Amino acid sequence: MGLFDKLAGWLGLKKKEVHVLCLGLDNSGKTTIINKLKPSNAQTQDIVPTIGFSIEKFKTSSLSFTVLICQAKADTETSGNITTNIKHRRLPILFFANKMDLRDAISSVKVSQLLSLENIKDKPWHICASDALKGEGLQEGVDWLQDQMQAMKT
Ligand SMILES: Nc1nc2c(ncn2[C@@H]2O[C@H](COP(=O)(O)OP(=O)(O)OP(=O)(O)O)[C@@H](O)[C@H]2O)c(=O)[nH]1
Ligand SMILES: [Mg+2]
Repeated sequence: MGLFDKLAGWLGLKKKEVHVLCLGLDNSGKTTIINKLKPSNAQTQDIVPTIGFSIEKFKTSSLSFTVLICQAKADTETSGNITTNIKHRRLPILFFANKMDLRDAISSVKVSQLLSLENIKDKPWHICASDALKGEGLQEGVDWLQDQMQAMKT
Protein backbone atom coordinates (compact mmCIF):
# COMPACT_ATOMS: atom_id res chain seq x y z
CA MET A 1 0.00 0.00 0.00
CA GLY A 2 1.43 3.40 -0.99
CA LEU A 3 1.24 6.55 1.10
CA PHE A 4 -1.48 7.89 -1.22
CA ASP A 5 -3.61 4.79 -0.52
CA LYS A 6 -3.26 5.42 3.19
CA LEU A 7 -4.17 9.06 2.72
CA ALA A 8 -7.27 8.08 0.74
CA GLY A 9 -8.30 5.68 3.49
CA TRP A 10 -7.93 8.34 6.15
CA LEU A 11 -9.83 11.01 4.27
CA GLY A 12 -13.31 9.62 4.73
CA LEU A 13 -13.69 9.55 0.95
CA LYS A 14 -16.30 12.21 0.40
CA LYS A 15 -14.29 13.58 -2.49
CA LYS A 16 -13.64 11.38 -5.45
CA GLU A 17 -10.77 13.28 -6.98
CA VAL A 18 -7.89 15.17 -5.43
CA HIS A 19 -5.51 17.45 -7.31
CA VAL A 20 -1.95 17.78 -6.06
CA LEU A 21 0.52 20.26 -7.52
CA CYS A 22 4.15 19.28 -7.04
CA LEU A 23 6.40 22.21 -7.76
CA GLY A 24 10.13 22.61 -7.30
CA LEU A 25 13.48 23.46 -8.82
CA ASP A 26 15.05 21.21 -11.44
CA ASN A 27 16.65 18.11 -9.99
CA SER A 28 15.23 18.74 -6.52
CA GLY A 29 13.62 15.29 -6.26
CA LYS A 30 9.97 15.90 -7.19
CA THR A 31 9.60 12.80 -9.35
CA THR A 32 11.45 10.68 -6.78
CA ILE A 33 9.12 11.84 -4.01
CA ILE A 34 5.95 11.17 -6.04
CA ASN A 35 7.33 7.80 -7.09
CA LYS A 36 7.91 6.86 -3.44
CA LEU A 37 4.29 7.71 -2.62
CA LYS A 38 3.07 5.00 -4.99
CA PRO A 39 2.53 1.40 -3.94
CA SER A 40 5.85 -0.46 -4.23
CA ASN A 41 4.68 -2.53 -7.19
CA ALA A 42 3.92 0.65 -9.15
CA GLN A 43 7.22 2.39 -8.40
CA THR A 44 9.79 2.79 -11.13
CA GLN A 45 13.53 2.32 -10.61
CA ASP A 46 14.27 4.55 -13.55
CA ILE A 47 13.85 8.23 -12.66
CA VAL A 48 14.74 10.54 -15.52
CA PRO A 49 14.59 14.35 -15.69
CA THR A 50 11.05 15.53 -16.40
CA ILE A 51 10.76 17.51 -19.60
CA GLY A 52 8.33 20.41 -19.11
CA PHE A 53 5.83 18.76 -16.80
CA SER A 54 4.26 15.40 -16.16
CA ILE A 55 0.87 14.32 -14.98
CA GLU A 56 0.51 11.23 -12.83
CA LYS A 57 -2.81 9.67 -12.03
CA PHE A 58 -3.21 7.44 -8.99
CA LYS A 59 -6.34 5.45 -8.44
CA THR A 60 -6.88 4.09 -4.98
CA SER A 61 -9.90 1.96 -4.11
CA SER A 62 -12.21 4.95 -3.96
CA LEU A 63 -10.27 8.09 -4.72
CA SER A 64 -8.21 9.32 -7.61
CA PHE A 65 -5.24 11.65 -7.29
CA THR A 66 -4.00 13.76 -10.17
CA VAL A 67 -0.48 14.99 -9.52
CA LEU A 68 0.98 17.67 -11.75
CA ILE A 69 4.77 17.75 -11.45
CA CYS A 70 6.46 20.81 -12.86
CA GLN A 71 9.47 23.07 -12.39
CA ALA A 72 9.12 26.17 -10.29
CA LYS A 73 9.67 28.24 -13.42
CA ALA A 74 7.13 26.37 -15.58
CA ASP A 75 4.25 28.41 -16.91
CA THR A 76 2.22 26.05 -19.03
CA GLU A 77 -1.43 26.01 -19.94
CA THR A 78 -1.88 22.76 -18.02
CA SER A 79 -0.32 24.03 -14.84
CA GLY A 80 -2.49 27.10 -15.26
CA ASN A 81 -5.62 24.95 -15.40
CA ILE A 82 -4.84 23.07 -12.22
CA THR A 83 -3.44 26.04 -10.36
CA THR A 84 -6.30 28.39 -11.20
CA ASN A 85 -7.61 29.93 -8.00
CA ILE A 86 -4.98 28.26 -5.81
CA LYS A 87 -3.74 31.69 -4.86
CA HIS A 88 -7.11 32.63 -3.44
CA ARG A 89 -7.91 29.40 -1.63
CA ARG A 90 -6.82 28.26 1.79
CA LEU A 91 -5.12 25.17 0.43
CA PRO A 92 -2.42 23.50 2.52
CA ILE A 93 1.17 23.75 1.29
CA LEU A 94 3.63 21.03 2.18
CA PHE A 95 7.32 21.76 1.66
CA PHE A 96 9.91 19.03 1.45
CA ALA A 97 13.46 20.15 2.23
CA ASN A 98 14.72 17.21 0.21
CA LYS A 99 18.17 15.65 -0.12
CA MET A 100 18.79 16.08 3.58
CA ASP A 101 21.19 13.15 3.37
CA LEU A 102 23.72 15.28 1.47
CA ARG A 103 26.69 16.35 3.54
CA ASP A 104 26.21 20.05 2.84
CA ALA A 105 22.41 20.01 3.31
CA ILE A 106 21.00 22.79 5.45
CA SER A 107 18.32 22.17 8.05
CA SER A 108 14.61 22.49 7.34
CA VAL A 109 14.50 25.39 9.82
CA LYS A 110 17.15 27.21 7.81
CA VAL A 111 15.33 26.44 4.54
CA SER A 112 12.16 27.80 6.06
CA GLN A 113 13.98 31.00 7.05
CA LEU A 114 15.59 31.39 3.63
CA LEU A 115 12.21 31.03 1.93
CA SER A 116 10.59 33.36 4.50
CA LEU A 117 7.83 30.84 5.03
CA GLU A 118 6.72 32.67 8.14
CA ASN A 119 5.28 35.27 5.77
CA ILE A 120 2.66 32.78 4.55
CA LYS A 121 -0.24 33.79 6.74
CA ASP A 122 -3.24 32.85 4.62
CA LYS A 123 -2.57 29.14 4.13
CA PRO A 124 -1.54 26.33 6.45
CA TRP A 125 2.00 25.19 5.64
CA HIS A 126 4.49 22.70 6.92
CA ILE A 127 8.08 21.83 6.09
CA CYS A 128 9.67 18.40 6.42
CA ALA A 129 13.24 17.38 5.92
CA SER A 130 13.29 14.41 3.56
CA ASP A 131 15.50 11.90 1.89
CA ALA A 132 13.38 10.74 -1.01
CA LEU A 133 15.82 7.99 -1.94
CA LYS A 134 15.23 6.26 1.39
CA GLY A 135 11.69 7.58 1.71
CA GLU A 136 12.53 9.31 5.00
CA GLY A 137 10.38 12.26 6.00
CA LEU A 138 7.66 11.53 3.43
CA GLN A 139 5.36 9.87 5.96
CA GLU A 140 5.55 12.92 8.23
CA GLY A 141 4.48 15.09 5.28
CA VAL A 142 1.58 12.84 4.32
CA ASP A 143 0.44 12.69 7.96
CA TRP A 144 0.37 16.48 8.07
CA LEU A 145 -1.59 16.64 4.78
CA GLN A 146 -4.06 14.15 6.17
CA ASP A 147 -4.68 16.36 9.21
CA GLN A 148 -5.14 19.40 7.00
CA MET A 149 -7.60 17.68 4.69
CA GLN A 150 -9.55 16.33 7.61
CA ALA A 151 -9.75 19.85 9.01
CA MET A 152 -10.99 21.16 5.65
CA LYS A 153 -13.81 18.60 5.66
CA THR A 154 -15.13 19.71 9.03
N1 LIG B 1 20.97 12.18 -2.35
C1 LIG B 1 19.70 12.32 -2.72
N2 LIG B 1 19.40 12.28 -4.02
C2 LIG B 1 18.09 12.43 -4.35
C3 LIG B 1 17.08 12.60 -3.39
N3 LIG B 1 15.89 12.72 -4.04
C4 LIG B 1 16.17 12.60 -5.35
N4 LIG B 1 17.49 12.41 -5.54
C5 LIG B 1 18.19 12.26 -6.81
O1 LIG B 1 18.19 13.54 -7.45
C6 LIG B 1 18.08 13.38 -8.85
C7 LIG B 1 16.89 14.17 -9.36
O2 LIG B 1 15.71 13.58 -8.87
P1 LIG B 1 14.32 13.79 -9.63
O3 LIG B 1 13.29 13.09 -8.84
O4 LIG B 1 14.46 13.44 -11.07
O5 LIG B 1 14.18 15.35 -9.48
P2 LIG B 1 13.11 16.27 -10.20
O6 LIG B 1 12.86 17.41 -9.29
O7 LIG B 1 11.92 15.48 -10.62
O8 LIG B 1 13.97 16.73 -11.45
P3 LIG B 1 13.43 17.38 -12.83
O9 LIG B 1 12.36 16.49 -13.35
O10 LIG B 1 14.64 17.39 -13.71
O11 LIG B 1 12.98 18.75 -12.47
C8 LIG B 1 17.97 11.88 -9.11
O12 LIG B 1 19.25 11.40 -9.42
C9 LIG B 1 17.50 11.32 -7.78
O13 LIG B 1 17.93 9.99 -7.57
C10 LIG B 1 17.44 12.64 -2.01
O14 LIG B 1 16.63 12.81 -1.08
N5 LIG B 1 18.76 12.49 -1.74
MG1 LIG C 1 11.03 15.16 -12.48
